[in-house]
Amino acid sequence: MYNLPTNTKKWQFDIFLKKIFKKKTDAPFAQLLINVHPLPLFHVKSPIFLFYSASVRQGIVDSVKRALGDQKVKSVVICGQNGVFCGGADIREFGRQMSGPPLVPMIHDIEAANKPVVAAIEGSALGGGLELALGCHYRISHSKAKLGLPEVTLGLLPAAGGTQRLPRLIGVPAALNLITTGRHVTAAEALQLGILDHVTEHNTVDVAVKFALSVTGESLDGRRISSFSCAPLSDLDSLFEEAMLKVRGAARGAIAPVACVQAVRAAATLPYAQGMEREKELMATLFHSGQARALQYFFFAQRAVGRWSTPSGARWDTSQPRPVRKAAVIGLGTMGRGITVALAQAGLSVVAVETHAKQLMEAKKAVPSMLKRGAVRGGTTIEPDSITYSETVQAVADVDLVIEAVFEDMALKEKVFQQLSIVCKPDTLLCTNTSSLDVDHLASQTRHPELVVGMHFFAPAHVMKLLEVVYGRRSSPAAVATAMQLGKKMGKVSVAVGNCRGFAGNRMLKRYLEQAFFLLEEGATPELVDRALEEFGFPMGVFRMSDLSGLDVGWRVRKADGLADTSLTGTSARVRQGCRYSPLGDLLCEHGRFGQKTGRGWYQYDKPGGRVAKSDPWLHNFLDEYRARHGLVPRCIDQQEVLERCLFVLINEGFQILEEGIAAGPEDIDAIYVFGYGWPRHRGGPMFYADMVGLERVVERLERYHQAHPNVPYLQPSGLLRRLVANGSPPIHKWRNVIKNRNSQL
Ligand SMILES: CCC/C=C/C(=O)SCCNC(=O)CCNC(=O)[C@H](O)C(C)(C)COP(=O)([O-])OP(=O)([O-])OC[C@H]1O[C@@H](n2cnc3c(N)ncnc32)[C@H](O)[C@@H]1OP(=O)([O-])[O-]
Repeated sequence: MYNLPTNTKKWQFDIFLKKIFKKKTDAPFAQLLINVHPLPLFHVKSPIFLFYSASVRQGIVDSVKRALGDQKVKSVVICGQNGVFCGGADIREFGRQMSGPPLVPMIHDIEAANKPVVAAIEGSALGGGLELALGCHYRISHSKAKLGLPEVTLGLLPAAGGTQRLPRLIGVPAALNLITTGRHVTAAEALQLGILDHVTEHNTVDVAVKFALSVTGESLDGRRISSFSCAPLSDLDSLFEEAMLKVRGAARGAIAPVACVQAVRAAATLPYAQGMEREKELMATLFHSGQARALQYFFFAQRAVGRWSTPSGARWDTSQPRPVRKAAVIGLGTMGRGITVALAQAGLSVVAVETHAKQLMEAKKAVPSMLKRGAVRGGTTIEPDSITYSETVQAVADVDLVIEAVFEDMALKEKVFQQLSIVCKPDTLLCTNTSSLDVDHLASQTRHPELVVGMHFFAPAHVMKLLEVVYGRRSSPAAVATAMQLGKKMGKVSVAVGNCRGFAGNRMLKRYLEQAFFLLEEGATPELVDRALEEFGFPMGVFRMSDLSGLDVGWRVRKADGLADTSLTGTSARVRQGCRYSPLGDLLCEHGRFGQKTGRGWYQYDKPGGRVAKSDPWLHNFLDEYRARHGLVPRCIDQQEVLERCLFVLINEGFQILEEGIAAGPEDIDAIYVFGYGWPRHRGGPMFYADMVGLERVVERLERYHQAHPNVPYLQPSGLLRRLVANGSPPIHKWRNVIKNRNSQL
């Protein structure tokens, strides 16, 4: 028998070698099965994933060496354990001193082996996991496995030969697509692309072992991908130019996708060894970059928000969600339709209620076509009868959960909640899709306030990933857990936040918008402000974004709050409740300029509903006249001031939100901003950005701007921000300790 060097110590890599004898053969014809055990992870995740840690890599190196050096071993199968091949590098190792054998020579040695090496892929082969498989001579996968090179999403590139082998295997265009997007592909697609040699429904390791035995002794000359040349293409230059434009457009300012294109270009134009050098050089520019840090932080942040908690002690792991099979949506405007689609796509049976006959008729046409488009995009099918429509609220009598999405008007919502409280089963969860109104007040209109939570969707609700789940003072842990779980089922990133005006996202946005208006008053133009924000990485600057979402929305809210009063003149026109106020947005609305929908807003469009923003001389005259009327002397404002004023004030509000316990941690705020407000992911989110810039600097700049504008109270650094600086500006993952200490003193 072959000796099994087994060491199965918990928390340590262990390796398991198994000799597989060819049936009924006297000769000790052996197959080596390298089975790398995964490191167990902390949480209740199943199955357990295998990530390359230093010890895992050492294990593979040692066992491959052993297998290749053993004359009795004729071929090798590499597989994972517990149904997972390899999820790639252990990201947590990146921030530390790297140790253990590097991947590149390890994979090179596997490819150079003179015995066939077969990858048996189950679960995932991602990142370095797929790169290892690409170094093998054959790849056999289970039909349910997912494959991909997601390094770009972590601010890196596949630097273990992935950028050089994949284009050689599947061609430059397909490789560019996979490497620059980082998307995961199914085994079926991977087979079609040519990444896999065979896909099975059966036990993958058994199939791979059988296959490995069948190819023993065959020539491996045509199996080493590094020896391939990329399939020739007629116009390489324009292909790469196009690819570069695409990645630059998709994530402004992100450096990893650009480096990925450059690395694939090296594969297409250079011999393999030189291509590998280029891959290494490019990786060196990325590995310690701020963007890589931000993206890796964000990878864990988006998982952290699932481990929610509330100040009352409710938690993700102790609160039991209720089953929701049938849900209802009240109000079929834009939001209601999107929510109906999202619920149906999640497999729920939906009752869609709209009391206005015309709106109901329109929704009955719009919702099925939205569903159809979604099904085509996602390659799924939707049960056509999963949605029933009704003109009356009585139709929701037997549902498990209701999402109210009527017009943003408290009196109307109060009425709906009073009705629902009578019509629904006593244990039905009542949710409101308000974007800023008081969830506690709505709860007080019902018989079971503990069953009321906010579910704040973002338009379009069936597309946008973010869902703010707003718990009120009396919301039960089960109600919060149910809404969080339902969000997940709908494919959303659900973030639990407390109840306050605007919750977390819109509350911070308000400060950002105000600063943008003030900058216009002081001499900036919408073009200048938008350019600064877009160069920072936002897909759209604040003014282009406002034109898209409609200026009348905010105007209505300001009117309801008693702020939008354009009859005021002189100094009082620019002051509300003792603080500086800019009526610019209100004035624009009074001119009928609601943004894209009216063809005029902060920019002009070729027609109502037009999408291409053009600079508008009318607007510039309007700003000149406004400044002259108020005695404001325009000054030169640079991009740095735009960024600091708009972003630092938003960040400052984020600290205030953390201090008040509205959000449990900085990760929650960052997830909200990246998934709901277009904050560039490669900048990690506003709170991570503050950490990167340095908390002291944020305080110093805020103080300076506050001195210059003393009537803007929100420019004064928040108490938590000051306390963090006083505590030596700890890194972001330690902020919760400072927040906790503060809360316990209270
Ligand atoms: C030269 C270098 C070249 C190589 C570069 C690379 O390979 S770059 C890497 C390329 N690879 C990737 O980018 C793969 C990234 N991973 C994934 O895409 C998914 O995790 C999955 C598809 C593997 C499983 O999805 P799922 O929804 O079923 O599960 P889940 O997502 O909830 O994760 C479960 C737990 O595992 C944790 N964790 C996950 N991955 C890693 C990791 N690599 N490391 C460490 N930890 C990781 C995750 O935080 C979570 O922990 P928590 O919060 O419970 O404490």
